[in-house]
Amino acid sequence: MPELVFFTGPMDCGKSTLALQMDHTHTLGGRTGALFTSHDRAGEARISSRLGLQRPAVEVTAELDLWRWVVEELTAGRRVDYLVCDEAQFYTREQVDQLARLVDELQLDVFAFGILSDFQTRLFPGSQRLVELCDRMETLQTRPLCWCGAVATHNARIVAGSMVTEGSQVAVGDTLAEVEAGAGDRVDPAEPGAGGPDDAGVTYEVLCRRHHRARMTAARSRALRYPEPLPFEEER
Ligand SMILES: Nc1ncnc2c1ncn2[C@@H]1O[C@H](COP(=O)(O)OP(=O)(O)O)[C@@H](O)[C@H]1O
Ligand SMILES: Cc1cn([C@H]2C[C@H](O)[C@@H](COP(=O)(O)O)O2)c(=O)[nH]c1=O
Repeated sequence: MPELVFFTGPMDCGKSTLALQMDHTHTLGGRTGALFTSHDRAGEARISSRLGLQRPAVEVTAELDLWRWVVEELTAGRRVDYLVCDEAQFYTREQVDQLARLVDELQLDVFAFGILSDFQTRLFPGSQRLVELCDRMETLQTRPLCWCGAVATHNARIVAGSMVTEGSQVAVGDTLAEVEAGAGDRVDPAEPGAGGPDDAGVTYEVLCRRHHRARMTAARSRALRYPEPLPFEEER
């Protein structure tokens, strides 16, 4: 039976990697897929994983009708057996409805990947619709950790070193740990849009719920544990 599957987890848990693995594995099995994404960190129209894999993909803009896109491909005589849909949190509710229709009426498999909730802990509209419509949800096995060692479940937005709780829902960016580890180096800087967050200065940190609620990032907990020594005055 064809399925609409929603693979989810916080940032940096391996969703894009799995998306590209699914495509690779199904291609080896003789199937033909179509890849979609929206606002990938590496630039428009590509799926990129922090492990360095990248593939071209169709950019899902708010205007794109996924049902019509597939029907046009099939009408033109091209084959489509399944869809891989990355960054699906950014799709509209209507686009997720179109994905469900593709599964039910054209018997395509749809593998959707995305984070559930934003930096304010609110569900993204696309993710909410996927939860409502999908045949099954899968959480990924690689579970990023909060700085305290607990499993990280929430995404915090960091601006100028501090966790923020106000701002627009969409701000493309990487996790602070990956930026510090030089993850941008794994993307070809000659590629358009490559080399770091689109929304300058925005990074993310994955936290457990307790520390997300307390706004306790790794940097803040370090600062509280090891306060900067006061500058002492020279004796005259
Ligand atoms: N240098 C590395 N060596 C091994 N694994 C890595 C390395 N860098 C990143 N990863 C793995 O890649 C995962 C992030 O993959 P990615 O597909 O980009 O995540 P997502 O799409 O969920 O944000 C990390 O959780 C980690 O398991
Ligand atoms: C929490 C949160 C995230 N985003 C953006 C940041 C990244 O560009 C993507 C998530 O990508 P990943 O492959 O899962 O790491 O979403 C956002 O725009 N708003 C948010 O609140």
